[in-house]
Amino acid sequence: MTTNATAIALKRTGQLMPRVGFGLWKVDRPTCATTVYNALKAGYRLLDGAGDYGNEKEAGEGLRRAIADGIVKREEVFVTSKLWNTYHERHQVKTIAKKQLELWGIEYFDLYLIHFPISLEYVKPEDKYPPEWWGLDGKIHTINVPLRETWEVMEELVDDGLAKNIGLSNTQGSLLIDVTRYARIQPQVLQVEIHPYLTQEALVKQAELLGIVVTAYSSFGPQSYVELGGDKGAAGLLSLDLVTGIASRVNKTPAQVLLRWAVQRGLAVIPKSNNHDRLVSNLQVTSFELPAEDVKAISSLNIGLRLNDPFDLDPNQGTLAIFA
Ligand SMILES: NC(=O)C1=CN([C@@H]2O[C@H](COP(=O)(O)OP(=O)(O)OC[C@H]3O[C@@H](n4cnc5c(N)ncnc54)[C@H](OP(=O)(O)O)[C@@H]3O)[C@@H](O)[C@H]2O)C=CC1
Ligand SMILES: O=C1CO[C@H](CO)[C@@H](O)[C@@H]1O
Repeated sequence: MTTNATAIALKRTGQLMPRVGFGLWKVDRPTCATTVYNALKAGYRLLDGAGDYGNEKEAGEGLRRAIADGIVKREEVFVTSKLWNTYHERHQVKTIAKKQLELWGIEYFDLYLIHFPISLEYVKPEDKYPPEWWGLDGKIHTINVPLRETWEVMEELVDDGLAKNIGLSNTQGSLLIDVTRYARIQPQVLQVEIHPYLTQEALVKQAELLGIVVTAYSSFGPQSYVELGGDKGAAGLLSLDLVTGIASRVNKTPAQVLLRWAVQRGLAVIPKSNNHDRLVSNLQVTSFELPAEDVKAISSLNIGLRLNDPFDLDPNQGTLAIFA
């Protein structure tokens, strides 16, 4: 497997998607524009945003500043965004995608994903933007919108030049196959939670067979969920003896080992950091190799631990909850 390539070709368009991107969830809004600018200056060429991250305007500012300063051209940066769960109805998709493009201050997304295959009741954006899981009453309200209805408008975004590629996130097995059966424009990318506690081998194989590139999110495992109070008791991967031992042997950081483990499995990664040194080091994972036995040993940590599970969303806490 050629895992030192810094980009992966998407099947339908042949467009190159950078192997390592910069994740924008919880990138602090007041410093987001500068963080994005510095990330681009440091060499990142993929930005992974979403409607509910609440920092699209600031991320766009950082991007446009980098373009104005000649650091990058728009066509050199792969911008990903996502359709939030409250905008799945046919009449909503295009309107919200256009609003997001406007916030970013760009003409098109390189990739637009359905964030979760879960449709939630609409809360008027003027009342509540960025959107979130919970309605104005603090409860999660699901509604019945077939995924096919949403996918058909996603395809129109490509027809209209608003998105170069479309894909899915947090979508598994049978549902993924179902979409590929009716899709006029096939999903190009699947973005899912993957780390050594949740290795998702079968899903990765399935995506490969379907010609879909997989992006792994939450590469450091419980870390960001600990901040939200939802680590489910799992030990932090970055300080695990197995990971730190490999890191000191190959002279890399534990974070680089975890990212490299994913890259060596053929996955794209989108680490997030508000810290510049960490952000820079996270990018340096396409130029070294982990011994195959280390990849195998890290994979054996798998315990099927899903941190980002909508069924754990506790409306009362307003955060990810731990259900033992
Ligand atoms: N499609 C989806 O539903 C989801 C998509 N995502 C995407 O994936 C991205 C990454 O996932 P996410 O779970 O946010 O976070 P990560 O797993 O990338 O990072 C978690 C935490 O690790 C810390 N960290 C980053 N780099 C290092 C390092 N080198 N050493 C030690 N600690 C480090 C960061 O804190 P600090 O800032 O202090 O460095 C960060 O908060 C998101 O930003 C988002 O774009 C994430 C979740 C769900
Ligand atoms: O991508 C994201 C990270 O996970 C969160 C919890 O499910 C989401 O709300 C957010 O959109």
